Amino acid sequence: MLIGSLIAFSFAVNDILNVSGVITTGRFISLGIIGFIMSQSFVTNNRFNQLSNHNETLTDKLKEHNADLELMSELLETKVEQRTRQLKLANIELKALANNDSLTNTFNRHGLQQYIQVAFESYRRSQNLFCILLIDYDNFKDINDIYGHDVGDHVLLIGADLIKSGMREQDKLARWGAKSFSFCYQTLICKAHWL
Ligand SMILES: Nc1nc2c(ncn2[C@@H]2O[C@H](COP(=O)(O)OP(=O)(O)OP(=O)(O)O)[C@@H](O)[C@H]2O)c(=O)[nH]1
Repeated sequence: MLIGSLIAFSFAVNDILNVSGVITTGRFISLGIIGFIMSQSFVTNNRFNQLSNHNETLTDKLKEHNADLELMSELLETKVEQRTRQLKLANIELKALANNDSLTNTFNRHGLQQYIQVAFESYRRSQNLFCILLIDYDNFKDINDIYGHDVGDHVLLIGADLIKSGMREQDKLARWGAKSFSFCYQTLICKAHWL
């Protein structure tokens, strides 16, 4: 661009000198202008090519980053899915721990209370009868004291299994206290049968 300007400038000076009669070289201003325009378009073209190359490099980099981001996003989704699955399992375990008695594999008091609530609401809505039975071991301390705690545990387990063997699927059994069971079932006929 500097060269183009210099050419145009020197041709302009030449023409001025020529018009003034100082020199007799002829007039070249139009050639100078053409040279200036050509050098200008050469520079512009060069600059355009540079920008275009730079643009391509940036586009390539952007594509690479996008691919990385997509990969990371997929990994993140997989991780979130895994964690959600683990949390769901942990929740199920926690719920089981909160509602069950591990020794007898029955509900605990909290677990059964939820069913009693449901049975009570069903009674209020449609007079569906339900019954709660409480069974307690007498002198259980003696079993522990005489035969040991393990045998006491076994007696509790056998007691629970015995009651379970006479239950229907909709009946619920819980270890209500240390050595007592509570049994909830719905319908009076069943109650009469059990009593
Ligand atoms: N083996 C075993 N014993 C338990 C468990 N939980 C509580 N016990 C025992 O149960 C006994 C309860 O004693 P008590 O409340 O006097 O009951 P009891 O001896 O049956 O007396 P009564 O109810 O008056 O007939 C205690 O010795 C506790 O240690 C358990 O999970 N396993």
